[in-house]
Amino acid sequence: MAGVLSPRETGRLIAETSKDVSICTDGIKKTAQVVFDHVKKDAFSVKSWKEHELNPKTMDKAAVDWVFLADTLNFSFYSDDETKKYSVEYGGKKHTGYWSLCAAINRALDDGIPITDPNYYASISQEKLASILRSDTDYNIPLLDKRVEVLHEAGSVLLKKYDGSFINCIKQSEKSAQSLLKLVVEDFPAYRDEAEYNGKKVAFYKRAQILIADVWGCCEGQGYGEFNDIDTITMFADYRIPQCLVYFGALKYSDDLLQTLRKDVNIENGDRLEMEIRGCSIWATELICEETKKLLAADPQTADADINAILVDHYLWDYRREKADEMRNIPFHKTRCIYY
Ligand SMILES: Nc1nc2c(c(CN[C@H]3C=C[C@H](O)[C@@H]3O)cn2[C@@H]2O[C@H](COP(=O)(O)O)[C@@H](O)[C@H]2O)c(=O)[nH]1
Repeated sequence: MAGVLSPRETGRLIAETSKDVSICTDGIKKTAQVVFDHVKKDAFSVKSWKEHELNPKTMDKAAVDWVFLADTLNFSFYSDDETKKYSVEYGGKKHTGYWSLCAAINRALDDGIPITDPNYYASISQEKLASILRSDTDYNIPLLDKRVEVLHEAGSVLLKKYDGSFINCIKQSEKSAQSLLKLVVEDFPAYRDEAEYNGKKVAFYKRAQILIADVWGCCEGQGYGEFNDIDTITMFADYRIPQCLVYFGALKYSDDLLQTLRKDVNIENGDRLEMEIRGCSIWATELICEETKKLLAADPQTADADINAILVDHYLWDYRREKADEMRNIPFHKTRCIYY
């Protein structure tokens, strides 16, 4: 990480110099009001992570191993052909996108396959992974070959350096999210989500940060999930939150960018447009979080409620899922890569 801007500073830099993506103060305030209303109504907190039916319900090593596997594969679920979707049925429900991955992991575990054990996935064959992640439609998970590669890499590093479990990475980080972030991006190259912007080395670290956030959420901020600097983690620069931020008017795309996105072309990872979307999303979420904190502090009923960029992100991500139909006219950027 030496000489690389942190995700927060990356967001600030890109927001200051971006040409095709701008941050709108009215939209920031509007989004903060929506987040504030939700926190006030539903007591949204670190405990909300577990309410998702597919997420682990324990707070032990098995749950952390599950989170590490899921976030090692947590990228690129969108279809090239919008009429088809990668989908996995589990618990009587059809799951799509990211949730299909979770459903497939749980399906494998139910079938007695030790998919969360690095002794198993460090040498898994492409055929075996294809079977484990198989879709219930004729559209399979994208980038299967890359998924095998990242599992081999992650599994062998865990076995060689961390006695076969991510809990030992957590222990070594001594309750510091930033130390854990540094460890993950240094030792697990597939998490090294970096680029160059206007001659500067920048970092988005989407999967490394969501990995830490998911451990925090899964363990409700205790035990393996106890981090004294968790609020320094930024939102996770994926391809869904930007859609939501545009929907709320917090982000505005130039006509040129909208036209490009509507052509449904793949934008390369590291392209200026892709970095402007991701960087401005990080900075807009930081601003929304600050605004939400002010609203919470000003209301006696919520004066002691906690909020951070992780919780704002999760709320917006879940919101986008629920309102997918309302947002279908807002294009998302398609960047086929292993980073998000
Ligand atoms: N920024 C952000 N990106 C997130 C998530 C999650 C899942 N988190 C869940 C777990 C607990 C929380 O409460 C969330 O419910 C997945 N992704 C990313 O989205 C994309 C997949 O989208 P779709 O094709 O629609 O499934 C893909 O890039 C994936 O990496 C998040 O939380 N934040």
